[in-house]
Amino acid sequence: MTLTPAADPARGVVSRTLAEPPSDLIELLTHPTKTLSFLHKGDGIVAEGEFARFVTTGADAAADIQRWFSDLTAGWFGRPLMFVSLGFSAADESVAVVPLRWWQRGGINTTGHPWTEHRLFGAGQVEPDGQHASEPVGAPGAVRFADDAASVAAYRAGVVELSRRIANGELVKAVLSRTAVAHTERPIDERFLLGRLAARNPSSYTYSVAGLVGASPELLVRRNGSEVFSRVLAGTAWRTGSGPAGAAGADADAAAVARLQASAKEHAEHHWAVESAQRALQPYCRLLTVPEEPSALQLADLVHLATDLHGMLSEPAPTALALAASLHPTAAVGGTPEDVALQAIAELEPEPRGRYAGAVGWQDGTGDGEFALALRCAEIDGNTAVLHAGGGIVAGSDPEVEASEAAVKMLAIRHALTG
Ligand SMILES: C=C(O[C@H]1C=CC=C(C(=O)O)[C@@H]1O)C(=O)O
Repeated sequence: MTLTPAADPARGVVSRTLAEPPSDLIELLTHPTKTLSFLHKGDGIVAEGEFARFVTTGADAAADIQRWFSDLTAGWFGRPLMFVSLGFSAADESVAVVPLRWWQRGGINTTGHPWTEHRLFGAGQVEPDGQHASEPVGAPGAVRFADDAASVAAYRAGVVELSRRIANGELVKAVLSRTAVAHTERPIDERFLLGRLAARNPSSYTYSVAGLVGASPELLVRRNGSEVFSRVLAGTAWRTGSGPAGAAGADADAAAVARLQASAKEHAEHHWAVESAQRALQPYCRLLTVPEEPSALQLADLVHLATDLHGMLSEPAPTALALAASLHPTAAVGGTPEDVALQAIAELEPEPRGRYAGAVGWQDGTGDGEFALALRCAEIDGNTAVLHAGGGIVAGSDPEVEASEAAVKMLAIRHALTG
């Protein structure tokens, strides 16, 4: 006798255009933690409620996540979505979350509607409208940073050792990073950080997935149908002296751009990152354009050399997640040669990176999506935030300057925490 299982209730995504859109996507988030977001200049996606979560490790983490998502959403109507945060190395955990409800403004796949709301239908957990009262956004209160001296000293020593290996001809570049730990008076409300990060870093991608919150200037990949885009950043300068605002600040910014554009060392650092991204994307593209010279991307605290890669994907087009996994790790977070650099990073950094410097973003059921490099971020857990930042080490890197560069890169998330 054949037993026929009870039919699975219809499941999928119900979408509608918002008649009265809020002014800010972050305002839609009702809970201080477990937020999901990916925002750029006010556009993007925020989500909450977890329908399903998948945590995995290993070299095939992205492929495992893709399989999990495809199996989970097989037969669904509408366009399901997942947020993903990939671990930096195969040993680091990767996380994917399918949300219960999400809101999108602008960006890809909005089919002309500026504001849309999406909900899972048939998930059995969706509360009717108005049932999820919003908790007010709270500030973390006083913030105490753990003594950084040992971490900074270890970082400088790491730069010295990498420089020795570079001089020895073992590698040409590796990106070394360090952490700083902050303790807050009250549990950290991710929405507080998101609001402050988005306001101060408009050119960056403000993101949160499974407690990793940050504002990254580097879009590892965007896939929109057959179009692919990747912004490679590497090479950094920052204004010297004080006064970010006013004419003095503008002059100091212009001087930093001039120093950056004139630096052979920063250009070498940038070159290796572009080369690795181009090498990763080329096999999937029938057309790939790479500008010959980088431009300067000015951020709140610093300026980067930037190269934008535009391509047309060959058929069948890989998913955004598959492209992110192929690109990772570019030499903006790993190094050249890649295997030697990754080995050096594992030896010289005191802790595994976790999801810092991995890919973080979202993908929908069509395979379209956006992934940033998880930079300028902190892992949030209750009253604790672990901040990460690093920089590319090449021939001519100075340990003092590199330590300052990592500190400047931490300012974005430090500022969001401390105000
Ligand atoms: C590794 C980081 O930044 C990367 C991205 C842009 C510029 C970089 C640099 O100039 O070193 C780094 O490659 C970080 O922010 O932790």
